[in-house]
Amino acid sequence: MSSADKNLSAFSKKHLPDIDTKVFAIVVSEWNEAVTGAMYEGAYNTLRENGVTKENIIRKDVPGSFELSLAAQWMAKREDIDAVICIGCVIQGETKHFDFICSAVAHGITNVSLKYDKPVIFGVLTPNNQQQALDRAGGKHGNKGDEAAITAIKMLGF
Ligand SMILES: Nc1c(NC[C@H](O)[C@H](O)[C@H](O)CO)[nH]c(=O)[nH]c1=O
Ligand SMILES: CC(=O)[C@@H](O)COP(=O)(O)O
Repeated sequence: MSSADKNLSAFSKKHLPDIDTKVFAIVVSEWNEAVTGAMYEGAYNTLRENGVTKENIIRKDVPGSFELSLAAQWMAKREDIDAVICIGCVIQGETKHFDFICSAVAHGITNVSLKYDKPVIFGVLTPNNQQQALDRAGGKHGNKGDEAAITAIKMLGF
């Protein structure tokens, strides 16, 4: 099912775990800041609405999505952090650079999650154009930032 078929920010709050004491890192790419900033707001607000305190949400910024993996590792290795949410937006350009970044960050984030045995969430948009990105960062297809935060919460209740 594609995002076009469903607002993926519509989720059930049933059976969410108690996360009042959990600490979340949110790592945000500066590329396409209009998009990643909206996604961050979605993730932050979703965590707060579900009981996470301001003090337990740690934001770190990186230059681009390619740097998300290393930053996620720096945060995941911290014993005081329970989950990491990675926020990025890689927009297709004229060359294959898009493919290399998307592949590297997807594999990198997965490896960090498995290495440190904790949720590291892939909140990275990989659209063909700016409009598709905006549609998924608070537009008609919801906010992937919300979705990433709920995913982190659900994984902590696994
Ligand atoms: N074109 C996009 C980039 N490019 C930058 C890379 O992520 C990386 O910072 C650079 O290759 C140096 O290592 N990053 C995005 O997040 N989104 C893009 O559309
Ligand atoms: C995904 C990218 O790095 C992209 O912005 C680069 O654009 P281009 O492939 O046209 O150089």
